[in-house]
Amino acid sequence: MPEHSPTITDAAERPTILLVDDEQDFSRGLSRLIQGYFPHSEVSRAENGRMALAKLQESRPQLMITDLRMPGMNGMQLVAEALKLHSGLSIVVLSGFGTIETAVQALQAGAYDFLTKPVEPEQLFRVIQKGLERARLLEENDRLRQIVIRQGTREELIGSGKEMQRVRKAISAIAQSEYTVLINGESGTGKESAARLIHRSGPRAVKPFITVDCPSIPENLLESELFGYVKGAFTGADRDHKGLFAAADGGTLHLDEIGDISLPIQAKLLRCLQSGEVRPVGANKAIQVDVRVVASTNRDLTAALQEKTFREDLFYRLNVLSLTMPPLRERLEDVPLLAMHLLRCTCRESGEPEKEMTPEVLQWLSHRPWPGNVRELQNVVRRLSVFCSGSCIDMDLVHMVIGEPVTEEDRQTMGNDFPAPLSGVYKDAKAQVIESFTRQYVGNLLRETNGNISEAARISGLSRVALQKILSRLGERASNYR
Ligand SMILES: Nc1ncnc2c1ncn2[C@@H]1O[C@H](COP(=O)(O)OP(=O)(O)OP(=O)(O)O)[C@@H](O)[C@H]1O
Repeated sequence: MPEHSPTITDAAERPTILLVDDEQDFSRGLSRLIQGYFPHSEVSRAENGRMALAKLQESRPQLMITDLRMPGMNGMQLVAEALKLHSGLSIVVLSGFGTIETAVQALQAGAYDFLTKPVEPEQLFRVIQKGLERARLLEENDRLRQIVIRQGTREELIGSGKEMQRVRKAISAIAQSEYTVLINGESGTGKESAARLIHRSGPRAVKPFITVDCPSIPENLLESELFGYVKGAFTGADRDHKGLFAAADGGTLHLDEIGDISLPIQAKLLRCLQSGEVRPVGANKAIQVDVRVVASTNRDLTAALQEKTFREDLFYRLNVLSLTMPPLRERLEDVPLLAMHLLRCTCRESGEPEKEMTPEVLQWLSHRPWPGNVRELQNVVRRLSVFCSGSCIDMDLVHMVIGEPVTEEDRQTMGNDFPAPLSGVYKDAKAQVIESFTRQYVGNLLRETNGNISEAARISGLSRVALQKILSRLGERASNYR
């Protein structure tokens, strides 16, 4: 994948255009015109359908421009035969006055566009430009599909851009060591996936890997969940309980959202990391465990150190090795590959036949800001897949499901960071601006209040219920800000 841009530009560097027309003078003139405007392209010519098919068999042009009325095989038949040979070929049909109806039929048969004779150079160049871009996208699509097929649905960190190469290199090095690791990154960037890959790529791979989502366990239970308890330690403790450290013995314990644990648990965790022992609640002796700890957080722990909500000694204990997962907006070049991978996984999960996405959809996905990172992309792909009754997700479906009529051109002219189109249908553009504002507002509010819903409701003047509703609509979790 190109590293410089999320758009797909590197495939087919010297595109070939095949002109099919029985009028030799016209065809020669057209060829010169095209060659002059697209000096990097290669233009070849065929006098009839049979010759065109022979050329298609020996080379793979990106674009074919064909006349409709030709002796022998006509343009319509050629379109059908050519697509059988080369389904990704972009075909433009040339129709004389009075054959527009036939040109429309050719479009229905799979041609990409049509031009009427006499050909207007400006229009010709525009159509060729679009056709070549489409061919590039299709070729890129094909290349990505091959990668995804080779990859299978193995749980993997997908991405071949510079950032993911850095992450993968770091993971291979980290996996071979025994030190504790601290993984930083926004929610949904793949911190848990990275922790899993560290485990799987190292000598502990055959032993257990256990993830603990720290904020999801009530504080009063976290200690006994982590370290275990003995029978009679508290009311209801009617037998010994091993705890997650002991369960992960020999393997890896991933402590997710470590920034959210209370100071007393931090102290116990520090003791455990220093001594390699855990003391179950109510036990009078500690037990030795061999566990590698990989912690992760989406919070800025250095700020928590200053606020004294996170212990400095524990921070340095955990942060022997560190890994930062990049937000998706900083590696948009990985989106097409990721989207295809996630779609394949989604279809497998739901037991459906595999589906595809058009190049336009992949490009559209590559220009979104993805505040919820890969998890948000995964949700969008799942939604599109659920509503796709056929085998291909196209832009019509995107507009229907996502309800965002922004075009790729809008995005490109406005830049990737622009929150919403300032053109198009007023109602839709307004809805997008509001959506983008709400996302930013709620994000700031939760950051400011460290994810405290009551406090956030008080500052915003919204009721708790209204705020919760907004959060759930945006797919946000207050716990991600604690
Ligand atoms: N590079 C990637 N390739 C493929 N799938 C990915 C990648 N990164 C994340 N995912 C998928 O996205 C989802 C979210 O990833 P994960 O749970 O690892 O993120 P996280 O940073 O731990 O999120 P949180 O902070 O909210 O716990 C998972 O389903 C994961 O499989």
